[in-house]
Amino acid sequence: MESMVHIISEAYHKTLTRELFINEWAQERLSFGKPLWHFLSVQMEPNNMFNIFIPLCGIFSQEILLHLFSAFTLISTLNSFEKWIFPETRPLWFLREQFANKVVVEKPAVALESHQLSCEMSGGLPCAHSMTFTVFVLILASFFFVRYWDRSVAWRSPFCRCIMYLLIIGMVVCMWLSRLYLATEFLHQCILGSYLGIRALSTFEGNVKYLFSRPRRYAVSAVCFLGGLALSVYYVKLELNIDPHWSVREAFKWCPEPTYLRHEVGPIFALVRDLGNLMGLALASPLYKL
Ligand SMILES: O=P(O)(O)OC[C@H]1O[C@@H](O)[C@H](O)[C@@H](O)[C@@H]1O
Repeated sequence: MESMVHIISEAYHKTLTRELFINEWAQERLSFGKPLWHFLSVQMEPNNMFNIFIPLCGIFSQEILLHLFSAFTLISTLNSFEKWIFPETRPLWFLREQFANKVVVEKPAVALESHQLSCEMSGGLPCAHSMTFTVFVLILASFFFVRYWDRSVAWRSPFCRCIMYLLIIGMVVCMWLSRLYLATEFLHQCILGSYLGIRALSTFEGNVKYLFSRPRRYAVSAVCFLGGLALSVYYVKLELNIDPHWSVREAFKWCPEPTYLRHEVGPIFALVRDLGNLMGLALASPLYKL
């Protein structure tokens, strides 16, 4: 059993070390797109989506606003819970730990530049930017596609559809590159982020009628249960001698300048933000009446 664990942890370390080269490649080859990578990571981050972009979508219709807000909140909560329960390391933390660890003889032959934006405080998996951005783009694209489907024949052509798919994929890949360039995420964290976002969105779409018809009492109890779950994860971790604030400590340890750290990207802040948004939705339930 022990040798099995050893083999798995060796393979995991090797994979992460190889993935560091992808981050290095992105920093060396993609610096021409620096303004775009900064724009995507700063402006299209989940907090701005909640505060600016989702409310702005209400201009088109209340239906899209409600749909976007509820799907986005649920998916962001899923992301925050994963980061809270199992915070995975980030490229810069992993690289610095390897160099600081005297037991590691073969140090990775990689050099990564640390940016002000690289100072994240939560775990890496799944990438919150990729997960929420993929969901946002997919919901908006399907909304516009359905809206223009009846209005224009040209819109129904396979060419138009093809262009739309390429645009969506292009935008999501740009978000991955932005996170890789800033060395905040490994490639697998970005891919898994988008994949989980798509899976969670299709589950949401499949159960939207059920979710929107839940009475307030039921919805509020579900949110209280989630709050209790987050709290129990904290105490269970303490009981098991696992540091619940491990990711925050890593951020303080490896961020070049403590003033770069932003409290609003911490795991507890993200959980409170998402559960707060969910509670708002729960209090407004049943949502189909809105
Ligand atoms: O996982 P990522 O993409 O590095 O994002 C980290 C954090 O970035 C912040 O901007 C978000 O508000 C958080 O919700 C998120 O957890």
